[in-house]
Amino acid sequence: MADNGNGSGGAAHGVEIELRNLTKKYPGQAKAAVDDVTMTIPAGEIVALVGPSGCGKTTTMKLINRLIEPTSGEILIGGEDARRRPADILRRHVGYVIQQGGLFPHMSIAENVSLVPKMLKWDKKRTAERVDEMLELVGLDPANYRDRFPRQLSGGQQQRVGVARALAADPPVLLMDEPFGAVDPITRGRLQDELLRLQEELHKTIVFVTHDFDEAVKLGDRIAVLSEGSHIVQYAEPAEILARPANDFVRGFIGEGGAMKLLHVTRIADVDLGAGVTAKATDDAATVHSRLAEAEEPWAVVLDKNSSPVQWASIEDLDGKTGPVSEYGTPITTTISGRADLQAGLEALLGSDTDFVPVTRRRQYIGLVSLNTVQSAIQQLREQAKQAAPASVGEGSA
Ligand SMILES: Nc1ncnc2c1ncn2[C@@H]1O[C@H](COP(=O)(O)OP(=O)(O)OP(=O)(O)O)[C@@H](O)[C@H]1O
Repeated sequence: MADNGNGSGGAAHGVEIELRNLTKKYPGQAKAAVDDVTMTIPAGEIVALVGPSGCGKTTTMKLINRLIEPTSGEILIGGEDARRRPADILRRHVGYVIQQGGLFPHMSIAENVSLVPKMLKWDKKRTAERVDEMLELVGLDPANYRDRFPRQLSGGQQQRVGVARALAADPPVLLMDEPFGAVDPITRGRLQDELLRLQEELHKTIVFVTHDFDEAVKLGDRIAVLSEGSHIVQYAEPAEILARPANDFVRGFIGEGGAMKLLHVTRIADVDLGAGVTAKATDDAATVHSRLAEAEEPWAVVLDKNSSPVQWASIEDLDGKTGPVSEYGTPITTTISGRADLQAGLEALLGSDTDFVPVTRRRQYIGLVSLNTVQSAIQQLREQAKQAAPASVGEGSA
């Protein structure tokens, strides 16, 4: 397992987590809270666990963290048996964030963030530097916040401190149990964006429990939909679950507007875009006209010398004309980045007075998006999901 001392250089990247036939039966309970669960959480990914209240999500997290011991089964973290590691070493490798940050109210922010470093007996200077570094990482000015107490912070700020605390010892694994459940929707959206930004930098393995399917879609590289006993009903990438829910139980979680959510998880650059007819600004109008006629296309996209789309030139406008095509073009007012999702593409189309919107990558033209593009992309996603379906269901524990 990666064992990076303080993480002040490169942060420790995530490691794989493997649950093998994991079972937890609480004393006096007839049913197991976690019942023979087998799943692999790939290194460096965010896996969202969603499922109804009481289905065993928190118990699963506490098992990974060894806050509770399994009745049977194994947990491997970075290929090593978690049970064979002393609890304090494990704690250093697994950060834990709970609702409202789970901060100790009588401790200052700095004391809260330094809990694990202190447990690991870091010296004062290193600990203080790490606290400031972590507060900065989560967007809180250390000078302003380190000596405050949790009650003097907003819910969202407390949540950030919770993340800072979990990351203090640079663990490869982060467990987040409904961390954003108690904040308002706007703050929640912001915290989600920040987590994604952090993850781009840190590449931790993150297990994220949520009740909110939309949150799971936004954050999860994969989603595990769980039923009672933490049984895995479906475990797949968000697009696959949305395109092809395994059964009505999963459909119930997706809720209304599954197709719209599907648009949300698909990047425009990843679908088949129309190529369109393109022309250089200096191309001759008559030549472009004949290319349009041959391709049976009504419009050409005129590109500048950097290959950025700048004008539309219609077949009618070019009829009988000569000279540079740019003299007959009308400015392109709407373009969209290939990094945007299909929903943004659809919105751009609806707001545009053309039936096509040029798509760019680093400002350069890569194709056209149209209503047809969106429709066939959805069809294609459905087809792909159909082919991949058998692999998406829980590994032997569904
Ligand atoms: N300490 C305990 N002793 C006995 N039973 C428990 C204990 N903790 C949890 N349970 C039971 O185990 C089951 C799973 O609980 P768990 O908290 O893991 O569910 P959850 O999916 O996290 O629920 P929620 O979404 O409501 O937080 C529930 O039936 C719960 O009542």
